[in-house]
Amino acid sequence: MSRHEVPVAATGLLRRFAEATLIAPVDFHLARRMAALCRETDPRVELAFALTTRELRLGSVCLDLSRATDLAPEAGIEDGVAEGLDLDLPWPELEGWLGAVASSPAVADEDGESRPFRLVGTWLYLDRYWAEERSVEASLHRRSDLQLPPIDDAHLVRAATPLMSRLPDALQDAAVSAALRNATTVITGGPGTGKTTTVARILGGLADEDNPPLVALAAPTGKASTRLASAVAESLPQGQGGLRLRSYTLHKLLGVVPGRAQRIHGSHNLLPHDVVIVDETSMVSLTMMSWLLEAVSGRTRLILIGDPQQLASVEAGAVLADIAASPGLITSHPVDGSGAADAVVELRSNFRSNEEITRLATAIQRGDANAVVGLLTAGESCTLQDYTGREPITDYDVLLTDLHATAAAVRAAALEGDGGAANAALGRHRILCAHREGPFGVGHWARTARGWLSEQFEGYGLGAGAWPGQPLLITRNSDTAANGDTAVVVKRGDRLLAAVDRAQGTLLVDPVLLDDATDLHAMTIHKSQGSQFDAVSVILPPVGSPLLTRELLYTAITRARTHVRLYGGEEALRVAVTTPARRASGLGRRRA
Ligand SMILES: Nc1ncnc2c1ncn2[C@@H]1O[C@H](COP(=O)(O)OP(=O)(O)OP(=O)(O)O)[C@@H](O)[C@H]1O
Repeated sequence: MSRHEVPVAATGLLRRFAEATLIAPVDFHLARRMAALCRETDPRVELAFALTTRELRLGSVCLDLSRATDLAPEAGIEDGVAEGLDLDLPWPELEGWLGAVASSPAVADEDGESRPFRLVGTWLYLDRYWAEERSVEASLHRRSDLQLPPIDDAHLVRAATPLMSRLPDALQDAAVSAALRNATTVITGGPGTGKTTTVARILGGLADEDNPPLVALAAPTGKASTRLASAVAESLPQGQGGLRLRSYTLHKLLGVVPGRAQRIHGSHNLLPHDVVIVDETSMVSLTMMSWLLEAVSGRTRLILIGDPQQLASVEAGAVLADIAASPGLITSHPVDGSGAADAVVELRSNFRSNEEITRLATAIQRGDANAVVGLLTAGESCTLQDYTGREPITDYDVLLTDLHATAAAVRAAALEGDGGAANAALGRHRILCAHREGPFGVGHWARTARGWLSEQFEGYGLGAGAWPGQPLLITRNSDTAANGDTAVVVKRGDRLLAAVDRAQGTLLVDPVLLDDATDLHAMTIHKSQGSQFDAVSVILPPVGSPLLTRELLYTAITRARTHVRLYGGEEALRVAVTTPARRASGLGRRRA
C-alpha cells in the first residue's frame, strides 16, 4: 500500500482525513488498533490518535489539538504539490473533541497512571514520549544544582586566553567561562561562529597533565563525531596533552543495541567520562537525549553544541531548539562564587562565510521575506533564478559553470591519483535539493548534472562501472566509511580506487567495497548538514510542499562559504522564509 492510499477499512470521519492525506494508512491502522484494545469507538478520538501518530512520524513529540486545523496534507512531500484534494474537512469542534479525548479509556491525564495516550492541556502524547519529555526536563533541572569540583585559577586563565590568531569575541569568552563553571552548558550558533574553536579552548582549560580528564566527543552521526574530533585536535592550544579524548557516535557512546531500546549505559551503568561534549545536537531526537541524560553522571561536565536554526532530527523532537527557546530549562548555579555564567550561550559572529551570506542567513532567521528577496536581487554572491520544474539545466549558465569547474578539478586530481585533492575539489560546489523525487528532487538533478557532464568530459559517467572523478556519497556505516562520508574514484596505476574523505585523512578502498554508495551529483539538504562548500546551488521546493520551511532554507544557504545560488520561484522563497517548521513539544513550556 502506498503512503497515500486510503485504507479500505477507513470509513466516515477517518476516511475523509485519509483521502485528504492528513493521515496515512500507518496512522489509521495504529489508531484503530489502540482504540480497539481500549474499546474506544468515538471516531473523533480515533482521529486524534491517528493525527498524533502522524505528527510523531513528522517530528513532533505531541499533537496540539487546538492547532490541529493548521496541519497540512502530506501528499506532495515527495513529488510536489497536493492537487485535487478535498481540504474542506469536518474538523471536530475543539471543546467537544477535547472532552471526548479526555474521557477515553486509552487516555490518561497529566497525573494519571500510565495509559497508551496522555492529554496535557490541549497536547495529546503517546505516553512514551510524554515520559521522555518529563525525564529530559527533570534531568536538566537536576543537573542545574550539581556541584562539580571548581577549576583552579591557572586553568581558568589558560582558557580565558583566545587561541593564537583569533579575534576577541565576547560571546566565545562567555561560552568558555560557562562551560568551566557549570555542570551543563549549551553553546549554540550558526556555521562558522566558532563553536569548535570554543570547544578547543574549553578543553585547553580542562587539560591536566597529572590527572587527564576522560573526554567523550560525541555526535549523532559518525561523520559529525570524527569531524569534531579532528577539528578539535587541530585547534587544541597545547595539543592533546593532559586530555584523554575519545570520539563516538551517540549510539556507540551509550552502547545502544540496534533496533532495540536496550543500551549498555543508562542510570544503571553511568558513563565513566569526566566530560561529555555533543556536537550537532540539533539532530538529536528526544529519545536519544533522554537516554543520554540518564547515562551522564553527576560528576560529568556536559556540553551540548549545535545550531537550533538547522533542521532537526528525522525522529521526534527538537530538544536543542526547545532549550534555546526556553533557556530556563537549564538554570545556572556556578559553584565557585565567580558570579553568574549563563548556561546557554549563543555565538553570533560568523568567521567563515562572506558577509552577504551572513546577512542573508540573518534575514531568513528573522523571517523577513522582503529583506531576503532584496538581498538576492541586489546580491552578487547570493542570487535567485526562476525555476518552475520544467526548464532544462542548459538554461542556467552559472550552474553549468560551477558544475564544469568542479568536475574538471575533481577529475584532474583523480587522474593524478590524488584522493585528498580530489575530495577538496569536490567541496567547491554542490547541488542541494529538499525533495528526493520529481523535478525538484535529488534523483532528477543528479541524473541531469551527470548527463550534461558526460557530454563535456570523455568517459564521464557512462556505463555502470566506476570512472576517474566519480563522486560518491556513502549511505551506511561500515568499517571503512561512515554514513554521510563522501568519496571520489581515483586512478592509481591500472586500478580505480575510491578515495574516502575521512576526518583522519583520505582512505583508499576498492569501489566494490562501497556497496552502499550513491551518486553525488546532488544531495538532500538533510544529508548536507554539517558540511561546507564554496558554492551551493539550492533547488527550492515548489509552493505547497510541506518541506518549504525556514529551517530548510537556512540550513541550505549556510552550507556555503562564498556563493549561494537559489533556483525556484520568488513566491516559494517567501513561503520558506515565513514558514518556521512546526514541531509540537511541551519541553520547557509545560508550566509557562
Ligand atoms: N574569534 C575568532 N577569530 C578569528 N577566527 C575565528 C574565531 N573563531 C573562529 N574562527 C575561525 O572561523 C572558522 C570557523 O570556526 P569554527 O570551525 O570553530 O566554527 P563552528 O561554529 O564550529 O563552525 P561549523 O559548525 O560550521 O563547523 C575557523 O576557521 C576558525 O578558525
